[in-house]
Amino acid sequence: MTDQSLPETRAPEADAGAASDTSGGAAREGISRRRLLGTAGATGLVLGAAGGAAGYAAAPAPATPLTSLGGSEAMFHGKHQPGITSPMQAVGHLVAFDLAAGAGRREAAALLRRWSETARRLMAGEPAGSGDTGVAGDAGPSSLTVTFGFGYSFFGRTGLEARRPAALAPLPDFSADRLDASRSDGDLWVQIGADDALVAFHALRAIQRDAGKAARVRWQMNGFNRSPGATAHPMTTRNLMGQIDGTRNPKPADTDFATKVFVPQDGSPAWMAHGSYAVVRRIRMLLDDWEKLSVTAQEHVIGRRKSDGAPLSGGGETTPMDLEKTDGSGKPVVPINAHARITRPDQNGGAALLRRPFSYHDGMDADGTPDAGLLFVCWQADPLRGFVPVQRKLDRGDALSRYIRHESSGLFAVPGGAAEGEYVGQRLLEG
Ligand SMILES: C=CC1=C(C)c2cc3[nH]c(cc4nc(cc5[nH]c(cc1n2)c(C)c5CCC(=O)O)C(CCC(=O)O)=C4C)c(C)c3C=C
Ligand SMILES: [Fe+2]
Repeated sequence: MTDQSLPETRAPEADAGAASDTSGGAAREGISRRRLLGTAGATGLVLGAAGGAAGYAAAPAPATPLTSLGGSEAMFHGKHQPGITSPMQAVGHLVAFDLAAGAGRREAAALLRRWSETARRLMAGEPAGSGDTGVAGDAGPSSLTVTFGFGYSFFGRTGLEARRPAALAPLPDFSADRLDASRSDGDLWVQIGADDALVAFHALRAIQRDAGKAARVRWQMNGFNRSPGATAHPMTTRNLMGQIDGTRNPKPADTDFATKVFVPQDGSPAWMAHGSYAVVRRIRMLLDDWEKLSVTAQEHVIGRRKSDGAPLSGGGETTPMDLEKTDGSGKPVVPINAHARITRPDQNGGAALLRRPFSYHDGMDADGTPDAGLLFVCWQADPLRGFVPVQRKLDRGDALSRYIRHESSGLFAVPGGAAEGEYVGQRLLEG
């Protein structure tokens, strides 16, 4: 397999010289520029569309006119699957499937082959195939990514227990968990992200239709992020509590980024080389309680300023947090149980993870409380060196825990990217 970690950027002639992408990360993340489809295509509008909701996985890119959104294309083939280091998109669908009764390894292999071909086509802005619904007919690829993962139960269903990664062992129970089993886990997991809602829905529907009789939807969650170009300048996105969220994510340019996020080439099991593990948690925000707090109180819960995300010890968003700094009475200015203090790798034996969430809002409960929060998705080379130690710490005494509730959970092995002509998971299913 050739190293496809640096896919060629597709820059149409009309865009040459116009793409003022200062991120330097677009090609690295597998994002290319693509001529806009339809009437907007010829005017050189495709400028830095990879900016996405900057602040999580990608370096900021220049602010872009919304009209360029459709032209941005992420690469399906590559060393890693798309949707991990790709810039966060405006719309997301997370879906878990269970294999149907009687479906085993053969049916699963055929399904992954179908899904991979559909994902490849749609990410390139092509129709899904002969039965295309036409929903995204006039849109460009809009940074669509489709990412596939395997849950613990998949291996039992397909007789592949011997190949189940040790890292996929069920997550431990946490005392604050209030998990709904029907919205947790699953044999297969698909993450869809796009900067256009119709493009994302179109992909979701194609993936559901491809499942045919082989698998059925176990649960589905729909999320969103800020749309690229919505702010005057690229900035880290905000969550539904209003906080700037994503500042201290590992950056692809960090020397140890790959070690933290991806299974190494010679990692175990071999079929997971260049893959990653996704922890998915539906975390409800108790917004009625949160919004009653003063801004100062909210800032003490997190340990950072609400306006600009700067640490309470001073400076700007990216200024290192001074954990030792005290106020006049000798109290730490960043409270001991502040969320951004206790989640730091240096407070957790080096544990690190790449957060790439979507916000969600599923309406109101009967009692009038909003069902809204974070579809927390984090990526790591090993959950025991990422999510688990950090969540253990949070479970013991995070100031934020009074204002959130973990309602569902999943852990998925996401294999490396498919080479040209391969499908995702082929090395597991045919190796
Ligand atoms: C187990 C891991 C984590 C969960 C669950 C989690 C939930 C959660 N976080 C916020 C808001 C913020 N988190 C911030 C930082 C931060 N959070 C985690 C981990 C989990 N968060 C880490 C590893 C970090 C970075 C720590 C560091 O390296 O310094 C911040 C501060 C800004 C930032 O760095 O992103 C905010 C804000 C919410 C609302 C939430 C659940 C709903
Ligand atoms: Fe956090």
